[in-house]
Amino acid sequence: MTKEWENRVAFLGPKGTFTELATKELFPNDWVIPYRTIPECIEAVNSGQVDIAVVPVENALEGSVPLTIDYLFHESNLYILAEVLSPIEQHLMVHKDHVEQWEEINNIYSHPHALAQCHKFLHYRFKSVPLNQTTSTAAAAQFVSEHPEEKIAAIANTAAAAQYDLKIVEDNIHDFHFNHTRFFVLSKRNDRIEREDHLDSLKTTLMIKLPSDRSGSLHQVLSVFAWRQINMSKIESRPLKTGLGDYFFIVDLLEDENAPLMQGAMEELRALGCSVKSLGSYFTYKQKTAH
Ligand SMILES: O=C(O)C(=O)C[C@]1(C(=O)O)C=C[C@@H](O)C=C1
Repeated sequence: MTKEWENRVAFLGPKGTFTELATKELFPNDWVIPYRTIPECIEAVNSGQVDIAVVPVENALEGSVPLTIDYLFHESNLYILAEVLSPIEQHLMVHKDHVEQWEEINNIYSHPHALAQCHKFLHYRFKSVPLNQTTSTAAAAQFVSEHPEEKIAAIANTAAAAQYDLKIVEDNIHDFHFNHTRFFVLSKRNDRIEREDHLDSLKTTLMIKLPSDRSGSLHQVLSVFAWRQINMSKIESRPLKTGLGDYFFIVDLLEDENAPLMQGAMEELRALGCSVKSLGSYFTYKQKTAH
């Protein structure tokens, strides 16, 4: 008998990433498929291989995930169905053969964001040990499990330790207690996931390109939202990749894109010569457990 799946959902893999944990929060019964990189997840939705992709977008300690933002702007035409907010706990883990001498590790592997989240710990405890970047924290755990002959460690979560049969030798090594990551749930459809347990406000993400290098244009854009009292929860610039000093802005607003005030704001922005692309309005869901 074949099982009927509701959605095919791509996530940044392999099994055991923080992204997989966030994905399972919203899609516990769907067909979740690991992809190696963020662009591969986004491309899988673009090409119709999957219906949905879940990718990290921002970490509370390290800031935005530029690959996600750039691919959303330059390489795709996707919408945000929901956002998941996950608590992030990082642990140092080794192959079971090396538990006794774990402090002799000579290389540490993890995702660049995870390495950065543990910067102080690594600086004080493993100053001269080389740090190696992997495509995800779980990819680092998998690498360590596949190289039992080497004295190496991964930084990852408890799900990855269990998945790849590694032993956690130091837990909670992230430098700041409030470590959270936002994940976007992306689709070709401009829709939203509406469950009872969402946080209060609806958010809209806009990508805005200013007319040209005209003085005061960013101020004008901000005024469009300010005088309408539309609450902005984030603004960030990214290079347009057309020349030094050329940027686009990604803006999060606590308002529904269909609200008359927002429609008016977008119209005014266009009248000012900006190009405006809405990634849709969506609810935020909190992942309940840390790993
Ligand atoms: O490597 C993972 O486990 C991921 O899901 C990626 C990612 C990220 O891109 O920031 C997600 C959450 C953590 O902040 C560390 C890494």
